[in-house]
Amino acid sequence: MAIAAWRLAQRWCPSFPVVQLHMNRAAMTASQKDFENAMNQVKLLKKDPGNEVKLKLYALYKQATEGPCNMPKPGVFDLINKAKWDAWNTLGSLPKETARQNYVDLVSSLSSSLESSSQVEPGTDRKSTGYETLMVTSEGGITKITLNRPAKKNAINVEMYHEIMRALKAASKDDSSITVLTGNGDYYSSGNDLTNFTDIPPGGVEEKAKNSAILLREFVGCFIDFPKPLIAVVNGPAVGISVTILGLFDVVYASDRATFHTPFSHLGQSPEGCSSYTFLKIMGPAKATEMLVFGKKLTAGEACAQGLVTAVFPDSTFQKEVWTRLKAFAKLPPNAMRISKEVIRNREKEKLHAVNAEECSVLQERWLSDECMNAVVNFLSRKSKL
Ligand SMILES: CCCCCC/C=C/C(=O)SCCNC(=O)CCNC(=O)[C@H](O)C(C)(C)COP(=O)(O)OP(=O)(O)OC[C@H]1O[C@@H](n2cnc3c(N)ncnc32)[C@H](O)[C@@H]1OP(=O)(O)O
Repeated sequence: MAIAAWRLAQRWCPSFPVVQLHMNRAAMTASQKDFENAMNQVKLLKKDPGNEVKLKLYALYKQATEGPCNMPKPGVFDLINKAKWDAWNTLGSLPKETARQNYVDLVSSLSSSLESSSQVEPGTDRKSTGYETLMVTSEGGITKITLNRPAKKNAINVEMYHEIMRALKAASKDDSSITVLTGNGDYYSSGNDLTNFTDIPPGGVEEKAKNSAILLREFVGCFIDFPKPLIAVVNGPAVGISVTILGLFDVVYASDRATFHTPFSHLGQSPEGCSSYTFLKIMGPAKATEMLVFGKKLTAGEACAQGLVTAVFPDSTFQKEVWTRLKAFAKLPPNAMRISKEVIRNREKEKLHAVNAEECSVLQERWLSDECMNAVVNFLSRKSKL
């Protein structure tokens, strides 16, 4: 029955391309040759990348070649050596191979961002090209990632999952202080694009469910590990995974037009985005159950009262008020903000990764259930809307 429903769903959307099998980036590490090439590339950079980036490069280089910092800490007045020591020491026990990979990634993002910045007029946003489903800009210390499928209410298709991860990885290494996620159009996001379920690979629905769980786990992992302050600017209604991952953001600003809806039971699914843990901590088990089990849709005011949203603004002044605040935040010392976030969040990271793994494994099973298949088929055949 379940497989029949999947096939039915596939028949409605035969034009969707077969999902590219996702390659786990974590499994790839840079070779010594890549590392050496990157070191040479640094010497060829036409523009000075700035002190903060240079410190990051220094720290990653030392970690990649010598391992964790075990040098004595320089005195407070030895400013330059102390800054270098701090940058290296911050990497803790990061493995040499990961440091090598991060160094190579940083140099590559640097080469492309410094090249493209030279083509941008002064005073305008530095726009990253190469995204199909997002708009990404970086200006005044703020990297802004805008979900950009307004005609589909910013539903997150497979390409968008990958692009968000790519944009977050780039933002974690660029010279911005804070990162913002928002939506273009009237919705923040309608959550997972339900047509994601219609591209069945040769291995069948089981393989599809397995690939989706791998993708989801990596996607949520990027939010758990994001090192800089991450702010959601919720411009309109939010559904599903776009709501659950809010528990992993540092600040959530919402328009009074926004709503927060996690209709997992209606869809035969179960909570993700670490919400089975974060929502309970944020709002307590009863309120979390109303949302995650019974699919109660919250207004922005209710979400703020529950602690999921930091502040709500009238829609007419939303952008102005929020961006005034964000611009002020972006002027604060970036290292202090990053380190404070680390202090606030790091002790939870291991737990969050464990919760993420468990939620994905439960969902992998759920996606194969008749309840889920029927809900997806109903949506695709427009028999039901939330
Ligand atoms: C790799 C897999 C990881 C999975 C992670 C697990 C994630 C779980 C979730 O996120 S669960 C939540 C899933 N989302 C939904 O169930 C929402 C479905 N959408 C709707 O119910 C409605 O579209 C709406 C209430 C969001 C908006 O309704 P309305 O204002 O009437 O607009 P339309 O329905 O006409 O929508 C316009 C246009 O957008 C398409 N669309 C909207 N949302 C989705 C979506 N989530 N998936 C796919 N397509 C969506 C809709 O079909 C319309 O397209 P069309 O103009 O007909 O081509």
